[in-house]
Amino acid sequence: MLVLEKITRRFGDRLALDDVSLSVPDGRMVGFVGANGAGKTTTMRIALGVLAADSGTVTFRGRVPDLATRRRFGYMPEERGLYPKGRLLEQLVFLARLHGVDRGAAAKRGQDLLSRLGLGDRAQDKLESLSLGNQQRVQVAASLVHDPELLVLDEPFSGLDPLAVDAMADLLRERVAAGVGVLFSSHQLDLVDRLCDELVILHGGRVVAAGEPQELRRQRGGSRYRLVTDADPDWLRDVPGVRVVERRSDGIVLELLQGGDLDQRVLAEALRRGPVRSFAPLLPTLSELFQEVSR
Ligand SMILES: Nc1ncnc2c1ncn2[C@@H]1O[C@H](COP(=O)(O)OP(=O)(O)OP(=O)(O)O)[C@@H](O)[C@H]1O
Repeated sequence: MLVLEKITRRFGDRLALDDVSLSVPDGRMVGFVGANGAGKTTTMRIALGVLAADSGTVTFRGRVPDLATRRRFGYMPEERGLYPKGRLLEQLVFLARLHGVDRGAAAKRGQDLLSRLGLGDRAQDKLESLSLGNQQRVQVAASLVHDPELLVLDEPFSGLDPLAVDAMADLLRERVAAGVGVLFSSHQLDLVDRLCDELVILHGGRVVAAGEPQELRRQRGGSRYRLVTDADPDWLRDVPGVRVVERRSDGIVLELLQGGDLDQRVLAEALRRGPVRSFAPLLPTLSELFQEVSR
């Protein structure tokens, strides 16, 4: 497990990170979200030891990571790191060698990764001859080529088409199943929602929400319900304690302004008036949750 505890970092007068604590357990995929400038990249750089914190600690499996441990991390930096004029496989082999992998294993793994990402026949091409999305795939391959024990990926999915997203997600899920912890940042909230086991939301350099997405939603949901009925739902407007939020093509959204058994009473009345196809609490989407905690 990677653990960041009470990390603070200033750039001049600007407090970029304010008491940030988060953890990335082995075998878990942790999504890292926050508005532009929230501090995600700074946090990742500190986690990797590329940047120093002003205060706070970083540990991996209970210890402050030394150079040898950090060589077993995989990092995809925001500024990307590959050489535009270098050939794909050559660069991957070079990077793996830097991390202590022998040449034969590096070549095999590099070729495998390129194939998995749909670039198997481009291994001898120069990076700059690829489209931006394909260059992005190679950047991810570069972070994986030495079979790291921890992955820290700064926006690995940006600019990828849906097929590449799926290929990448499969690849990462495989690593997670093998026990690797993954921390990845993204602005694509639907994707984060689909992929992550845990979520950390950063706002203005502070962690404003952390946990399993479903659990976070449940905590903040509560009073909204969606009713799907064949009957005319106009009667709901006159029920005390019920506010009709909106009528959507997939049902009517209600807010129950009182607790107790109001939900049961609404359901009973709805059933009395006609067939009810569905009646269930409506949890906020990740995007709604994000907006709520980022205000
Ligand atoms: N080297 C630096 N010098 C000065 N300020 C910096 C430096 N690096 C980051 N900052 C500031 O720290 C804050 C956090 O930036 P950071 O890049 O970590 O945010 P981010 O969440 O990754 O944003 P984005 O989603 O736009 O990539 C910002 O206000 C940024 O301007």
